[in-house]
Amino acid sequence: MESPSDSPKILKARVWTMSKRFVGIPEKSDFHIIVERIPALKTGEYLAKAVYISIDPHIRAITDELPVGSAIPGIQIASVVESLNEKFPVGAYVHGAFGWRTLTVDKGQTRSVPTYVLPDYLNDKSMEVSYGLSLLGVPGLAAYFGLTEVLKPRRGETLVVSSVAGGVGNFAAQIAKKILGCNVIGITSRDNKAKWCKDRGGIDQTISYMDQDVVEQLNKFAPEGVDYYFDTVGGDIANSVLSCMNDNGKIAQCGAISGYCNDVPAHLNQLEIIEKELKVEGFQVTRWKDRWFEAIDQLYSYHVGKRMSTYPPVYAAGFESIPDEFIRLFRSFNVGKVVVIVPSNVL
Ligand SMILES: NC(=O)C1=CN([C@@H]2O[C@H](COP(=O)(O)OP(=O)(O)OC[C@H]3O[C@@H](n4cnc5c(N)ncnc54)[C@H](OP(=O)(O)O)[C@@H]3O)[C@@H](O)[C@H]2O)C=CC1
Ligand SMILES: CCCCCC(=O)/C=C/[C@@H]1[C@@H](C/C=C\CCCC(=O)O)[C@@H](O)C[C@H]1O
Repeated sequence: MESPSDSPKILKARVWTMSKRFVGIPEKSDFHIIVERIPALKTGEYLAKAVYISIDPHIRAITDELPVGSAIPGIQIASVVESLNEKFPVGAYVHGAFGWRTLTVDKGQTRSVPTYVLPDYLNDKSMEVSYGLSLLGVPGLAAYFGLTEVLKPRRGETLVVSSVAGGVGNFAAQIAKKILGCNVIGITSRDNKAKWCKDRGGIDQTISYMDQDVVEQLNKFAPEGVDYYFDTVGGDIANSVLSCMNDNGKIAQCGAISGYCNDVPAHLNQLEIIEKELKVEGFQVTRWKDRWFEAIDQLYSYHVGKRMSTYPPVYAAGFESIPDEFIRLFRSFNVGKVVVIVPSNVL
């Protein structure tokens, strides 16, 4: 007879799903954890155990297209715990869009973002692996490519960044100021978030839109007008910035979070765009997926050379806390890039 220790271990993953269609800002009761049995690995597969899960606003926009009951998408860093794929050896840390789940069987294929073993300096812990979801992941890459490939500002020109205390915004402000030499004005909701950015440098002036008039402040800080706008929010804030832009100014449309929870998406003032002959370019960081490793090396060199203040992401504890942390994004409560730490004993 087979003793308990001889029988194959049954592995189960915990998976956050969407139990109801989101209406407006999601609520905790819209989410539900299910348990999935993990099948035995087939050739070419590996088993990855979540270590850090990234909390991303984009998920609110894409879940509208998913059926109720779907697993929630998302990016994570996971540790390979079993492998039948030599490119993903046991012990390696992997970046992948596996979703809000504890265990994943994967083949290394590109999902919504590339799946890859983290570069050596993260895998050998010269830099904490969670940076692979912040400076050296989608937020840092979106900031880097949005500035260097879309806006291409010149030294001394004036550039505005919205949600400047957010995951992408704080890196965009720092790269614009410290690497590209722009005059940087950051917009955020509250003074404590403005202070958080100022303490890290990379910003000349901040505007707290909950307490201040954005147009009035922009006219004060940029009397000669705004040349570039790195926009993560859209809506009213974007239109305020547009009204202060110079002719032929350029906007990098990175995100539009002000509209993600609404039925009607946020709109830019088209008359302003026409009259000033502004250029608006939307982008997805995956456009440059073949250059991600080059850009990650570049961002790492800014860290090693102390050219940027490269603090780690903001950690939230526990797999259970993911929906709460997600909801906080839409209430302006987060500061910096938030990642959830998944405890190793979660299942
Ligand atoms: N194009 C691309 O490839 C990528 C785009 N993105 C986009 O970039 C943006 C920033 O992402 P990320 O840094 O991860 O997240 P953030 O941390 O910037 O997102 C949360 C913040 O957004 C702001 N916010 C929330 N609701 C509103 C609202 N109704 N109006 C105005 N501001 C609001 C708040 O900041 P505050 O307190 O300042 O109001 C909040 O703290 C998002 O729009 C995201 O979708 C992200 C990654 C890649
Ligand atoms: C429809 C609204 C577009 C908003 C722009 C934006 O935020 C795009 C971001 C993606 C980013 C998503 C990051 C995390 C979510 C991953 C979930 C998943 O897709 O599986 C990344 O995918 C590259 C950008 O295009």
